[in-house]
Amino acid sequence: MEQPVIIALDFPSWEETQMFLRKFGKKKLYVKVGMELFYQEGPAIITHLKEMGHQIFLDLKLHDIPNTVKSAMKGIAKLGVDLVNVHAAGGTQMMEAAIEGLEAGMSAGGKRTKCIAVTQLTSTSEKQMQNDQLILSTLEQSVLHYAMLAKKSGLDGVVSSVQEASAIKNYIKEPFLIITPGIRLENEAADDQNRIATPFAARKLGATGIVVGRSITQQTDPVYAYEIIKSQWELN
Ligand SMILES: O=c1ccn([C@@H]2O[C@H](COP(=O)(O)O)[C@@H](O)[C@H]2O)c(=O)[nH]1
Repeated sequence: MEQPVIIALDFPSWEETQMFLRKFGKKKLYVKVGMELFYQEGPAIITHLKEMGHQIFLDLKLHDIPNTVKSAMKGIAKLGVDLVNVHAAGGTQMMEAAIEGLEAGMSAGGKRTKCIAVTQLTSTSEKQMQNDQLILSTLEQSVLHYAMLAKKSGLDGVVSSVQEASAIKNYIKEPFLIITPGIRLENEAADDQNRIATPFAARKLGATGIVVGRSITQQTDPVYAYEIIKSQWELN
């Protein structure tokens, strides 16, 4: 999938995940496995999802010393997922180590798992960033700085909100993934997200993929919700 709608499988177990996925029949999806599901089910969840033919973003947001991240990524590479991530705040050495680990763990003749960096979480507002992280720039400047560090470190793209997507696109210019969570339809509750946008705005402003959780998973008809979101995303 070139410009995917990635469904965040934020469920506590494989049973609940299966119940959700069954609603989609044989449809091949791009799904995201985050901390909640992975910490309960472990690598077996990836095997199940791969057997079903889904593409997978393993969203574990690694952030540790370079050696630890390199070793962890070497193991993750063997899972055969399509996309993984780190926190850009871990720094350039850590991001370079992530790529080294993915290269070391890839199978002979295979291709390296794509890796993107979380810039500023979509739950963070500019004020929170300035107060909690003592970053005194604007939120956009911080995101652009992290995006440039990710590019320099050899990463394939970033996670940001839609609000920074066009600035990243103009700043980096070369092909670079801009994956944006914080997606909501008009009039939907933001929940714990601070920087939200519609699928339509995301595509228009330069996102290359969107991550959608509750706006699909918590709906009475998730398949219908997915189709509505996908059609908005594909409108531009
Ligand atoms: O900055 C970030 C990075 C990751 N996420 C993840 O995306 C989904 C969003 O879920 P919603 O229910 O659509 O809000 C969730 O799994 C987060 O862990 C993010 O929201 N923001």
